[in-house]
Amino acid sequence: LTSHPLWADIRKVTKEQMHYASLGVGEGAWQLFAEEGDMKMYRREEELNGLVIDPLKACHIVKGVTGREMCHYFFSPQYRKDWETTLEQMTVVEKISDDALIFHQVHKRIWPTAQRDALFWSHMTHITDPNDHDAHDIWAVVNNSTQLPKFPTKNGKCVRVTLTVCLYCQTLITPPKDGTAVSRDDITCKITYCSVVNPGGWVPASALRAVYKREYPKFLKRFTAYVLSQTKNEPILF
Ligand SMILES: CCCc1ccc(-c2ccc(S(=O)(=O)CCO)cc2)cc1[C@H]1C[C@H]1c1ccccn1
Repeated sequence: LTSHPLWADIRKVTKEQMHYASLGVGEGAWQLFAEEGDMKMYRREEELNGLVIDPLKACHIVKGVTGREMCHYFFSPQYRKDWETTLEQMTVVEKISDDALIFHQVHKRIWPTAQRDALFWSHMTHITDPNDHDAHDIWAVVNNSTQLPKFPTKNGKCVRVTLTVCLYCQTLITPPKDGTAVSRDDITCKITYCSVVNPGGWVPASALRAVYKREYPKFLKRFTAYVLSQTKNEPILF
């Protein structure tokens, strides 16, 4: 399994993306473009060959769930249709291991853009946080575009996007003073969501930025609300 041809790339990109997510928004010129409660969304305006590929970094604080729970619902295919509203189709193309899958997704056409699809590996992992002894493990999911002969980029139906996404979650626990068991009121999840999506084909910059401004806050709010609802009465998964 770890002998799969993609494992070297998966390990390398996962390490890089987790480091990049851990930097928060201190590094680089991030522009706050949306703020709702504890959710702050930043972007950098970047173009590649005339295509808008604005890197996005969202920071959010969610009370009552752990980073492992957030990553479990983000990674697992069986829940995706419940929270990913822009999905038209989703297929697990290959199971590399229990924590590494290859997805093919067809996204709904968002006017005025043509319909898009994405082919990416997705890896869920966790590391013990080196410099913060009282926080639990850091859990993350990294999604990164890949290519497969069975899914040619030029397929006449959709424009293939390329993407790199990282959901990076740190769980903070304040143990109750009276020594009772930790409850969901005592846990907080600090989320950093990073994404760079290359739309693959030309879209007017203003139109694409308007789509991002609308879709990303909606997506993160809906996803976090979904995880809260799914975990409310469940035992805590640390
Ligand atoms: C022209 C590009 C269209 C477009 C294609 C794809 C995606 C996209 C794909 C994957 C992921 S994810 O985080 O890996 C969750 C699994 O689905 C997020 C976003 C985003 C956009 C852009 C439209 C933006 C958007 C943002 C958020 C949600 C949906 N769409």
